[in-house]
Amino acid sequence: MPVRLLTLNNPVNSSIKSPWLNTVTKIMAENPSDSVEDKLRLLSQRFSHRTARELDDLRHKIGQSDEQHGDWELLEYLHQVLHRLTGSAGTFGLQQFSHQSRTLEQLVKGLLQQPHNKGDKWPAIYSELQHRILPELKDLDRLLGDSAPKSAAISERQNHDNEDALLVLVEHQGAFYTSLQEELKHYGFALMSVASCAEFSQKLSRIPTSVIMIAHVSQAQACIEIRRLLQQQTPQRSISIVCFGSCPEFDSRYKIAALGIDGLFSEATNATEVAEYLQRLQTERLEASGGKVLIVDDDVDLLEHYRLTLTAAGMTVKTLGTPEAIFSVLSEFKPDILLLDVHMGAYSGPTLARMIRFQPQWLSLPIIYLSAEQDKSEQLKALADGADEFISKPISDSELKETVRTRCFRARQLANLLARDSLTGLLKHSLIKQEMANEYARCRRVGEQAAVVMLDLDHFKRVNDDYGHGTGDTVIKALANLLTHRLRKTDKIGRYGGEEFAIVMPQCDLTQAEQILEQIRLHFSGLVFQSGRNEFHVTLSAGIALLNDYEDPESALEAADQALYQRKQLGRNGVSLALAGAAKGEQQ
Ligand SMILES: Nc1nc2c(ncn2[C@@H]2O[C@H](COP(=O)(O)OP(=O)(O)OP(=O)(O)O)[C@@H](O)[C@H]2O)c(=O)[nH]1
Repeated sequence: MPVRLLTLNNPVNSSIKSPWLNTVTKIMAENPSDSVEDKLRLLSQRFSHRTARELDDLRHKIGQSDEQHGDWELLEYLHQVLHRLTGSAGTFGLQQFSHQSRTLEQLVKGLLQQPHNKGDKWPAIYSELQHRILPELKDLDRLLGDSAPKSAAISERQNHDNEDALLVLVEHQGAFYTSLQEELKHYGFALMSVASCAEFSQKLSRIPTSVIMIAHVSQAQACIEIRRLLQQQTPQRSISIVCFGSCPEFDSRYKIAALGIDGLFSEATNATEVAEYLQRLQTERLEASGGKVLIVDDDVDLLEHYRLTLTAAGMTVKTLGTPEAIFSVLSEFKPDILLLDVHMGAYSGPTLARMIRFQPQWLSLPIIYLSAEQDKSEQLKALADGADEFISKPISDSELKETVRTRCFRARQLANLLARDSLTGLLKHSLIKQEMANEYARCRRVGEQAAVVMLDLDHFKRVNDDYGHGTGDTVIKALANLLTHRLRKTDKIGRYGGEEFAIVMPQCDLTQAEQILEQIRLHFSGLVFQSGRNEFHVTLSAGIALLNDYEDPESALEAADQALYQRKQLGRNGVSLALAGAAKGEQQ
C-alpha cells in the first residue's frame, strides 16, 4: 500500500548528485514539522532564486559572445535552458514567466535552424542575441518577482488509511437483509450494524476514511444526507451508498439514481452476488486511492515538487534525476506508471522508452512523457518510440494529480485482469511463483526472513459431492476473502491450484507465520456455510517453510508442501512447520 505520510527527511534519490538537490533535501530535513504547503513554497522560492542565477549566467555568456565567431553551442545551451524553464516555471505558479520563456524558446529554435556552416548568418544572430534576447532575458528576471509563487498544491491532502473500507449495514426487516448479513460474515469485511441512519450519524467521529453504506431504498435519502455531513467534516472521505429493495419502475429507479447512490439491488438478488459486488467495489476504491509512480526528470526541484504533490495526494512516488539506475528501480519498486522527461541532458526520454520496451516484463508498463515540447510532430515522433501518452509541461498540480491517479487506476485494473484468478481475485499460479522468486532474491540481498505457506481445504471433494460445485466455489471464495482480510497488504496470496493456496509473508519468521495461520484456520473452521437447509463447516490444513532456509524458492515451496502433506497425514485441520533441516526431510 502507498506510504501515506510524507517522509521528507528521506533523500529524494541517492543517485542525484546535484548540490542544489542536497540543499533542498537539507532544508526539507531541517524542518520536518513544516506543512507540505510550506515545503512547496520553499521549493518555489528556491526555484526563483536558482532561475535568477541561471538567467544572470546566460546574460553574462551572451554579453561575452563574439560577433565574428559563431557560437552555436551557446545558442544550443540557451535553447535547452529556456525549454526546461518553460516546462518547470508553470508548475511553480509562474505562468507569465512560462509563457514568455516559451516565446523566447521558439525564437532561439528558429535561429538554431539556420545553417551552422554559413559564417555570414552569425552577425545577424549575434545582433538578435544582443538587442532582442538579452533584454527579454532581463524581462524574464523581472517576472520571477520577489514573493513566493503560489502553488495550487495540497490543500486536499488525502489521508487514506491502510485499512479497508468499513461496511455499514443499516438494519432492516426481511429475508434479503438477513441472508446478506450472514453472507457478508464470510467475506471478512469490517462490518458495523446500525439500527438507523440516525444511530450511524452519532458514530461518525469514530469511522475510517472509507465507508460503504448498505441500506434499504427507503433509507436512500437519509444515507445521502449522512454522506453530505461526513464529507463536510472531511472532504477527502470516500463514501459509497448501495441500496437494496424493490424499484421496478423506470421512474423510481431514475429518482434513486438522481439522488446519487452508487448501486442498487433487488431483493431477489442472490446475497453472494451482492457480497461479491461489494468486494469488487472495495478493491477498486482502494486501488483508485493509491498508485505507484516513478518519475525521471533532470530538473531536480521540479522533481521534488511532483514528488511532494503526488505523495500528498496519497500516491507512492520514487524519483530519479538521472536515468542510469532506472532498471534496478523498476524491478524493485514496480511502479504502476512511469513519468519520463523527454530531454534529460545527455539522455533522451524516447530512447530510454525504447530501451525499457526491450525487456518483455515492461512491455505493458504505461510510460507517459512529461515535456515542454509543444510541436505535435515532435510529440508523435516521441510517442512512436514506445510511450503511451504526452503531458505538456507546465502542468498544474491538480491536473497532475488527476492525470496520474486515473492512469494508475487504469493500469492497475488492467494488470489485475491479467494477474488475478477470476474466481478468487488472488494472484494466478505463475504470478505467485514470481512473487516468491522476487521475495527470495530480496531476502538474500537484505538478509531478512520470509515465510512461505501452502494451504489446502480439507476433504473438499466431499463438499462438492454433497452440496454441488457452486457451493464449493463459495467456500473457496470465502477462504480467499478471509486470507485477503487477515493477512497484511505486503503478503502475497495466490491460488496455486483448485483448492490449494500459496502465500508469501515477507519479514515474518516461522513462529509468527504459524500464529497467524493458526488464527486463520480457527476462524475459517468456525464459519457456517449453508446449502439449502443444510449447514456445514469446512476446515483447512497448512504447511509453512522459511523461504530463505533453502537453496532456491522452489525448494522452499516444496518443503512447505511436504509440511502440508504431513499435516494431512496427521489428521488435517492444523498447521505444520518445515524446520530448517527440512531439505533433509526433517519436519515437525
Ligand atoms: N467447487 C470447486 N471445486 C474445485 C475447484 N478446483 C478443484 N476443485 C475440487 O477440489 C477437490 C479436491 O479434491 P482432492 O484433491 O481429492 O482433495 P480433498 O477432497 O480436499 O482431500 P484432502 O486434500 O486430502 O483433504 C476435487 O473434487 C476438485 O474437483 C473449483 O474451482 N471449484
